[in-house]
Amino acid sequence: MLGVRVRGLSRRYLVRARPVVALDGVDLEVPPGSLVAIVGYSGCGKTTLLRHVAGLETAETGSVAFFGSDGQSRPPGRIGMVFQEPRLLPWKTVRENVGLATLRLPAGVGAGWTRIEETLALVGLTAFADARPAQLSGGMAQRAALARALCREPELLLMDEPFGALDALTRTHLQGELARIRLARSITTLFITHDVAEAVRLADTVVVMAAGRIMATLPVPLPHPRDPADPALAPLQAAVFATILGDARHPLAHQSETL
Ligand SMILES: Nc1ncnc2c1ncn2[C@@H]1O[C@H](COP(=O)(O)OP(=O)(O)OP(=O)(O)O)[C@@H](O)[C@H]1O
Repeated sequence: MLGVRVRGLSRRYLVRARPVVALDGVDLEVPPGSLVAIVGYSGCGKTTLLRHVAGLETAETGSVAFFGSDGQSRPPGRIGMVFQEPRLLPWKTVRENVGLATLRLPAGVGAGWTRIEETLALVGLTAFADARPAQLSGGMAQRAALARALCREPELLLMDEPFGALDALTRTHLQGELARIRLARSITTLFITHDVAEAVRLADTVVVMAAGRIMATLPVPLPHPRDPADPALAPLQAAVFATILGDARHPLAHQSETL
């Protein structure tokens, strides 16, 4: 399993010749096999952080490093990414989209195609393997996007508001699916969301960001998978909201480890 260690990460962008601070000395640890959720106001730097972890951007100051379960540093290996939009190729079938990044072999040849079928089954899309993206609902398309990421057998899953465009019921269902899949595969996951309830349901640790900085990290010490209606989640959600709103008087906010 892979872990991620971010140290002192800072990043500015020039917007109309004026510097915009996107990240300001971010320290973050994603332990191997865990899910860390990042919440925070729009524009606080969540996606910029994810892009640096993905290697899509180069750090201006600071570092992103990867380590194994033994704590020794190592290369990142395969990374799977899921975005808010499924980004499927409309002219390809669901099966072809899921296998796209994995395979160069003719259809049906080799063990890789078995993996595609297994991944389609894992996300419940076997019956739609020959469908085109236009024939899928939003939730099904997002499951296909998740399958495409999982099919690469990633050691690290980077998810940027993956359920943000879905209706509440579909979103709740897919949260359960993700929790089930992660329980089976223990894939280290960095998960960005605006939805505090989603973060608390899925995460081992919720990280609150504001203005390019990490304000707090709040552990969620409950077993997975979690029932979204579990009353034990409510005080943790309240603690995250309290931290976001900067209400240091909230009793549970004091349990957070402020960095
Ligand atoms: N390529 C870029 N060029 C210029 N400015 C950028 C670029 N990428 C991000 N920014 C700026 O950096 C800041 C952080 O952006 P980022 O997308 O990381 O925020 P976010 O927390 O993910 O927001 P949202 O929740 O709305 O997706 C914003 O002020 C944004 O305008």
